[in-house]
Amino acid sequence: MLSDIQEILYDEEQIRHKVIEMGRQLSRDFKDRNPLVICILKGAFIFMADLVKAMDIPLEIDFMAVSSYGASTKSSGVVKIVKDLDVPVEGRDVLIVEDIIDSGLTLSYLIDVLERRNAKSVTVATLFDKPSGRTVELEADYVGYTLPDAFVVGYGLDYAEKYRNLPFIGILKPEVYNR
Ligand SMILES: O=P(O)(O)OC[C@H]1O[C@H](OP(=O)(O)OP(=O)(O)O)[C@H](O)[C@@H]1O
Ligand code: HPA
Ligand SMILES: [Mg+2]
Repeated sequence: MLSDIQEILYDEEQIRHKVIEMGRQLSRDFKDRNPLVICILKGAFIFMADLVKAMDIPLEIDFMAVSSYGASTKSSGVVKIVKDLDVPVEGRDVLIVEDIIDSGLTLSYLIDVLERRNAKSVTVATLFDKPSGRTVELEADYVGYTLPDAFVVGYGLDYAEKYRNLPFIGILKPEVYNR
């Protein structure tokens, strides 16, 4: 596994500090708003768990699973809802928790869905942002790290469902997806 990684960008300790800092900021910004915190599966599962532990305010959580990459390093362009929310978002302050924004397609689709369901507000927190990948204009409200133009894995992010369990974020060797 580790031999498939070209370079570690941020290690476990660095990510831990970044997530705690974002959690503290979100606690201040969402105090008394009882946000509905939505984890975008599968990629955001580790970030979500660590982030909500760093938020010491009343909040609720729910999960949505979407998929557009499959076993590729490029978005298929078609965002598919694999699992929808269990609760209505109408009138709620919604906080979307994403692992990465790349083309922006997943989030622009999700924001549209949640706004049409009459959420009171929709805010986006992403741990990683890759602005070089954008095909639609989109900016997150909270960004942990801005990444270079490379396919990354770890801390929830996969290539063909593998590497999600790496505790750090790193660049995958191109020979892994070119072989
Ligand atoms: O900005 P975009 O180009 O849309 O890319 C970002 C999305 O792609 C990944 O999900 P993926 O579809 O791979 O599903 P997964 O989370 O189950 O891996 C990632 O977790 C984001 O949700
Ligand atoms: O760089 C990436 N790595 C893993 N999953 C992704 N989904 C969008 N971009 C990426
Ligand atoms: Mg994926």
